Amino acid sequence: MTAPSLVLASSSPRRRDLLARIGVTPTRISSPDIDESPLKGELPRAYALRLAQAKAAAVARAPDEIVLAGDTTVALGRRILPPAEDEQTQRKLLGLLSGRRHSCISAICVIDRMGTARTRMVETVVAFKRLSEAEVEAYVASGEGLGKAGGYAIQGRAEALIRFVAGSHSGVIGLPLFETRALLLAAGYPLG
Ligand SMILES: Cc1cn([C@H]2C[C@H](O)[C@@H](COP(=O)(O)OP(=O)(O)OP(=O)(O)O)O2)c(=O)[nH]c1=O
Repeated sequence: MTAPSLVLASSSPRRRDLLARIGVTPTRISSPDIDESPLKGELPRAYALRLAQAKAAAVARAPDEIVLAGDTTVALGRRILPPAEDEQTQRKLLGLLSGRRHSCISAICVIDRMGTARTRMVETVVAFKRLSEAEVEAYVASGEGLGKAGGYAIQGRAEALIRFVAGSHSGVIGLPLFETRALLLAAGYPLG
């Protein structure tokens, strides 16, 4: 049987890069166009799972294709933090994360060739040092965190501001590789 084609339902180059790290190149990349607004009172874990499933379901799938989607949500307790759409939002986010532990939740969804959807979710604790005004401004000026959940990129210079991470490093970036490998194998995608 020929290896199934894999569609990565994501506009995030970080997800594509993370797949490359485990030797997986998607046959096709399709950006899911869905409304990412949280539902009223929606909790972070439920939100991340719902979005991962919605992103996977939003892209058209041919019969021999497997679809992989993910969602990364930064949360302070029950509060879902938005992505850093602009520098002002990013400053506010970094002010909230400064000196605190927060959760970075990554959910993934794989739809196999029979149309069966499987999901996994990983919650990682990320602890930022207390950030000075100068450290916030330097990080904002780097532009690295713009457009990212929580306004930071752990794979970049932000890691030097993070005291510790407990959980999945790849999950913080956007695709928990241990769980992604498990779901791709379960969907019949041949992985070494
Ligand atoms: C916390 C964190 C997020 N991110 C990025 C990964 C994702 O691109 C983004 C999380 O937002 P997502 O909504 O999960 O992903 P996206 O909007 O970029 O792409 P798509 O929905 O099409 O899959 O933040 C990092 O690159 N590093 C980090 O440390």
